[in-house]
Amino acid sequence: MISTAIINVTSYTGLELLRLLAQHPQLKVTSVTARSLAGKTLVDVFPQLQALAATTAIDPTMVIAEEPAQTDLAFVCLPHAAAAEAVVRLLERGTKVVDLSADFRLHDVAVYEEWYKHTHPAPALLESAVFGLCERYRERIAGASLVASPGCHSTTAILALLPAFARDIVEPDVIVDSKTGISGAGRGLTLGTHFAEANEDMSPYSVGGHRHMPEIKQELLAAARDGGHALSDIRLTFLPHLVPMTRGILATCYATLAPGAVEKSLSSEALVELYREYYAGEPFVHVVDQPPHTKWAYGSNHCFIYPTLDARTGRLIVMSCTDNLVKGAVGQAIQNANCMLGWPESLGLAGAGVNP
Ligand SMILES: NC(=O)C1=CN([C@@H]2O[C@H](COP(=O)(O)OP(=O)(O)OC[C@H]3O[C@@H](n4cnc5c(N)ncnc54)[C@H](OP(=O)(O)O)[C@@H]3O)[C@@H](O)[C@H]2O)C=CC1
Ligand SMILES: CC(=O)N[C@@H](CCC(=O)OP(=O)(O)O)C(=O)O
Repeated sequence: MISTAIINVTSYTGLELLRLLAQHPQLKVTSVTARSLAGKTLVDVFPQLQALAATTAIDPTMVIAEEPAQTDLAFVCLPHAAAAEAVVRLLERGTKVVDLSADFRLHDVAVYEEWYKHTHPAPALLESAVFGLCERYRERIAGASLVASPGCHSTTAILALLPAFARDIVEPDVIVDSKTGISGAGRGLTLGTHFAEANEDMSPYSVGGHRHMPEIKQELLAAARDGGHALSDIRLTFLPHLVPMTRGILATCYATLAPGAVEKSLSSEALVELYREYYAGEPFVHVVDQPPHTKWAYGSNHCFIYPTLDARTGRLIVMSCTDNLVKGAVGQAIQNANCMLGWPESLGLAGAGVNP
């Protein structure tokens, strides 16, 4: 068993890690931390964890500490900046790290500082950190000490658009309309996530620019470049919306077909085939032949993608669904850890979602 720390366990992602790691045959949680609730036990904070006692390797009476014990692996579930500081200390001790924050996702420190509005706490680590999307970087993740798991909106949109950019079938001008459940905002209460405000409500946010935009651009440009079609930039409109669900992301992406694809009279059937061929063998990405529902992914690490052509405009439309806390965060983090440790990516993650 690989000893594993969760930093900070009082987060939604920390709690979701406990749920998923309870089913993992090789990762044993031996250290959990929190700033506000240090000294309490897991079960003091989350009474529902009593249910884990008999059947799993997670001890619900484990005491939450301020500082992590020495472990082989750590999942960092802290807000950006605080995460980078924790990551530096963990790497110094020889711990392998999967960071769920945004601190090491962007390769360009100037872009990070522009979007996150503070000086990067550890820019020297950006070069060795690997963007944690196994569908693109599994070979590099396998040798990494630090993996930066991408955000929930970004994962859902990037998976939707990777084949289109890698195969050069769209113009570099894309609209991503993304709907998210409220758990994406974390456990801390704010006015916008208050039940009376968010229930039976739907609202766009970050209209002037959301910080997942540079992640999406970075990865689509890299996919185009690796596919042999160097682009200097992508004109991206990314607009997130808060919808009254607890979990789930639905990203609907729109793009104009590139002249080459129009000349070849790309059909919807050929488009689906192109996507299926791109994701062939992927355990968690499923190209489906009807519009997906967020409920299909609820509680699971699966992503469902439906690419189609709008017959009236010829425009490409791609719909993509994930669970923001699983493929959009914790499940992806475990998939990355499995890859770092040389195990099958789906170890402990094979389950389907909760339906209906
Ligand atoms: N929620 C989601 O769907 C996703 C989240 N992420 C990322 O994962 C990370 C965790 O997110 P999430 O679980 O939503 O977070 P939460 O808001 O639920 O929890 C944040 C945690 O960080 C601690 N904390 C808050 N501020 C500080 C600070 N300044 N210094 C140290 N600890 C602090 C809190 O601990 P305490 O109780 O001790 O105050 C709490 O445990 C974030 O970086 C987030 O961006 C990534 C993808 C999706
Ligand atoms: C509903 C909501 O607020 N969602 C968050 C996304 C959470 C996420 O993926 O965050 P990181 O990139 O910080 O890891 C947001 O839009 O900022």
